Amino acid sequence: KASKKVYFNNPMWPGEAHSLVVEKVLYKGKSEFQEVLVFESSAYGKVLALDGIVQLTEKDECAYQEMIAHLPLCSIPSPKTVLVVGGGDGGVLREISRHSSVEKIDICEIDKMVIDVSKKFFPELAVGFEDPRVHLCIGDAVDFLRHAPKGKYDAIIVDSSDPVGPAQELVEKPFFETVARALRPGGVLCNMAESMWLHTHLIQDMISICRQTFKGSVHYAWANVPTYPSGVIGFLICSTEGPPVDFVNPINPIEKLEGAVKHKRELRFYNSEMHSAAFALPSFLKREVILL
Ligand SMILES: NCCCCCc1nc2ccccc2[nH]1
Repeated sequence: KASKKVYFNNPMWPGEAHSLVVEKVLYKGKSEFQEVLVFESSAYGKVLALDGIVQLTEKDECAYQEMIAHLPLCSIPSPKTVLVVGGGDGGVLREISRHSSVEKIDICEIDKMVIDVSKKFFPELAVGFEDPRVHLCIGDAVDFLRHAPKGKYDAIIVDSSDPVGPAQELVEKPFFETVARALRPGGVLCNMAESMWLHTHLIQDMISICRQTFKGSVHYAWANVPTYPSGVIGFLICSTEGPPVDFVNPINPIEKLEGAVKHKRELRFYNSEMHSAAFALPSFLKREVILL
């Protein structure tokens, strides 16, 4: 069967290209915000790409979805209300639903096409939308957070695409200020924070903004995701200052998720050792990026 190798070039990773063998294109569309592509790859299962950037593959999405959800949620005692910004594929919702303390999950995704495409081609991720605690809002998270009640959320997870396109505003100071305001004291933010090999300037900018905006702690963690160029993706975990009883402890998880409630799908990447290890950083990053 004829299959072709597709090369992913992008200004987000100049001078290099990443390729996947495409068995079959399953969906190609253009929403109000971005190009949406789904294809069957020979090596990683089905792939979702937005504006030509791989967002997830069936084989390695567990690394990203599990880490971005459990790094914050296992850092605070019994999270109850959680907000997801982005995350329209449903994978983060699937992971949050493992936490029995969670009572309410708001999700604000700007692009309905991502949700519809995920429900059609990625049922293993879209299952996250079936949790009765989930309340979906389709719209711009900048507006959503501007109108969010002060101190409403225990945790906010920003599962965005890259800050070139619809997610541009999600790395700017005004947005982080609305996030800090919507978090309760001792609440925690976790957002996607690019590649330590490729984006140290962007990471430095984000950390500088977060240090001014979040009076608790600011930590950088990372995970290996083979289908992300440079093979790694970072996470910024920030906490607002809160009473000592709620001390956020990102480095040593408060709750062990492994033994937790029955869930139809086992954890494939996250565990308490991976949680702590995620905050260990290479020397070049500690030198290049202040306060890590
Ligand atoms: N919404 C899921 C996360 C999307 C991240 C996509 C991504 N992964 C990258 C790796 C290196 C350079 C740019 C990247 N952009």
